[in-house]
Amino acid sequence: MKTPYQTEQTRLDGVLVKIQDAIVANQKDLQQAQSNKEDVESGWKDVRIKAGTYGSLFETAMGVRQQQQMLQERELAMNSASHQAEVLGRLKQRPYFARIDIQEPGSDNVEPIYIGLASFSDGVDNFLIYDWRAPISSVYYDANLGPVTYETPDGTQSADLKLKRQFQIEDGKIVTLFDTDETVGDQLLLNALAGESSTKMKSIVTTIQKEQNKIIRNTAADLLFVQGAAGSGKTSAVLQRVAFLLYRYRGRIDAGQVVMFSPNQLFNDYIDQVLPELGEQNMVQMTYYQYASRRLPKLHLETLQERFEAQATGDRKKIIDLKGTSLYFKAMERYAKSLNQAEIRVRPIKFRGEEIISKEQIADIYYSFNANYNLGNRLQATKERLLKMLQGRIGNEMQKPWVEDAVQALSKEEYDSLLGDNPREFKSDDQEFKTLAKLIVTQELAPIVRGVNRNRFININNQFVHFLKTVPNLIDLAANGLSEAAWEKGVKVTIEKMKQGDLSLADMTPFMFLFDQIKGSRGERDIRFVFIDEIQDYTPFQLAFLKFSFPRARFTMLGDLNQAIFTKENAVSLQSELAELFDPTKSEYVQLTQTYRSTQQITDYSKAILTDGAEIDAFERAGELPSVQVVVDNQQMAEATKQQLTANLAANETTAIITKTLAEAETVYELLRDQTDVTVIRTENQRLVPGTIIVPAYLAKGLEFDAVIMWDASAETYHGDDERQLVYTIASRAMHQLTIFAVGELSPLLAAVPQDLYIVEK
Ligand SMILES: Nc1ncnc2c1ncn2[C@@H]1O[C@H](COP(=O)(O)OP(=O)(O)OP(=O)(O)O)[C@@H](O)[C@H]1O
Repeated sequence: MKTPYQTEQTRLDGVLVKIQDAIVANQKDLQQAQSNKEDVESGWKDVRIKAGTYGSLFETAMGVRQQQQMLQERELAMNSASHQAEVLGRLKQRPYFARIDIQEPGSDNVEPIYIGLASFSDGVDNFLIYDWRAPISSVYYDANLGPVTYETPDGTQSADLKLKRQFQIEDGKIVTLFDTDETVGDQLLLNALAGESSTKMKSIVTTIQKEQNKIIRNTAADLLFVQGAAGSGKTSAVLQRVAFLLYRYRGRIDAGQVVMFSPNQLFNDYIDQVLPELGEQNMVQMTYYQYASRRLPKLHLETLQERFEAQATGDRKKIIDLKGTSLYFKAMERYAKSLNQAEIRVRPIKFRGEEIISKEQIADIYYSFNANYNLGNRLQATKERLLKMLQGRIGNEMQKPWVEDAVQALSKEEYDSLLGDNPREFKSDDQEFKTLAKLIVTQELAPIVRGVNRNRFININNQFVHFLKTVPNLIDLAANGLSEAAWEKGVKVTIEKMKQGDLSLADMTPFMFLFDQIKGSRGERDIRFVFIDEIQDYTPFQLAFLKFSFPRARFTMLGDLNQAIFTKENAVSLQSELAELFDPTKSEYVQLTQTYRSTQQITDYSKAILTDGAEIDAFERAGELPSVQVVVDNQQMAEATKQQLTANLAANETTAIITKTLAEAETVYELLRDQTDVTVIRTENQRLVPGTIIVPAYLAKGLEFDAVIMWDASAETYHGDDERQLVYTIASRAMHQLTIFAVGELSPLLAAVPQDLYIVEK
């Protein structure tokens, strides 16, 4: 009798042979497609340009069209063959990682289903491997042995799950194999988690947990909100979800229609291998700052560092808070609507230093249209009228002396290039002059025409300031703890900043929204899925704006309200704000409480930093207790850091030294650079590098490291209750080892942690 191991190895050998056959066949297809493509390309030579009559032009166009179509088809064939080659290459390395045995109701047959990164069949419907995203594969992640159900596009199916088996396969050999009744065996998960951190995140496809699977496969919700503790696999699950959606809606959506907003560029870099590893293309990834900068290229927007290091207090903070509310969003909507009646701010149109269409004229045109026009139509109609006026101006302008001078001054080259393709034969000098004069005027007017087309006659800066000044009429300031005087002072600050071309984060989104309203923008309608990571750092205003900007997208939001570094208490009300934006019957809220990143000891310690961290369960993986050491000064802290680095290095662990600010990170660098190999991460646009790094806390979001050294967790650095979440985020970056140093006195936020959860180093 063969052992299960032998039977499985025999089957694996058979599958590998078939994969190899498919690779050979695919190579032939690829060569064929390549040579077909070359044939078509050389076919271009046969398309002669027959100009002259309309008929022959048409014929030529048809020829070109046909060639293009053929090229496109061949290109497609080649792309799909080369895509297939990639898939097969991946399958050859690791054909599958699990097997489930299923018995359909009413059938005597028990069918084994092997699950891998992609489907593979050796004939119609004879699947040797099922894609992990196929409906049936869900059973592997979801269910224990016995009766099970799974969702298919045609409805819910039921079956009996007879066996669950997991494999580790390396170089065509089964290294381990075990049967389990658990959803995904703890052993496999433990193995996965014991690994070392690296500069790139890995996929979790073989060990997806049941509650994560729910997030990954959800197709019903317009809003899927995932609240989860640090390290609970939100990011991992959501990347698997993108891969799932691209599979589920293949042919209907592509990776370019999926957008992910992430906390910083560093993080983008960290996760950019996961989808390719799963055989999918990356979605569009950007930070909110990048999104805004792309839309407001002329303004200097407040950066992450500026925002973090300039913590506002008093009235300034209240103003910033107000600007983030949905109240403010609605006030802006009302204001924009009122612009249909009056108060649009425009710029005069100038030509050669002279005002040719005044502000009043433009405003008159703007308000000359029917009262029931909306802002978008109004702008469009104004634009058309202005363009006509400019067109009408040409004849008039041609008679001006400057035009005559310009014609006289034309050199031979200028004359030639001005005439371009125009005929050079003129009936008279007068006709020649008129032709040239018209061309010159049109050329001079071109930038103005372009400006009108781009809405440059709307003075958006002025309009925005006018809005700010109108706010006291739109919002009850006193109810928001602000006096009119305080608000006015704030407006002055914004105006001063705008004069320098600067815009703060609090004003950035309202500014974009106002412009969109005036333009009648309908948002980016081809985007189908929007993911927002670290949702706790977004204001309700931003969320409402994103919903407006991507009106046809379904949203997945991920966040941990315990890590609200930027917005803090705002996070609490987020949920109720969302209920206003999304139909509650189409919203789903999922809570992940199990954490995977850190050892039990680190999780218990981090959890104790939070006053209400009850909803966090550590995964049972043992490690050392975090250590805390109070030192006398920076010098001693540097010494202790060096020692710890040596120990970590000996244990093969990479370390991140996390500071509060960038300035501190630079200090640490100066103290350590001579004796150890360290890299400071200064901006989010840098790359993560292997080896020890020094990083300010606001850039460490979403990342993880084998070992973390928290630099100077003293009472002086982290004193306020509002820094609790920041301290929690830092501590929860560590996978295996957490070391905390503080100069003078330990931060009260950490001093409150029960003594048995850490060791004190002397
Ligand atoms: N099902 C799983 N199988 C294996 N590893 C997992 C699983 N879920 C999560 N992990 C691991 O746990 C760690 C944390 O995951 P991830 O970064 O996705 O969490 P997160 O919730 O986004 O964390 P944070 O909010 O702190 O950024 C990662 O190393 C990830 O690979």
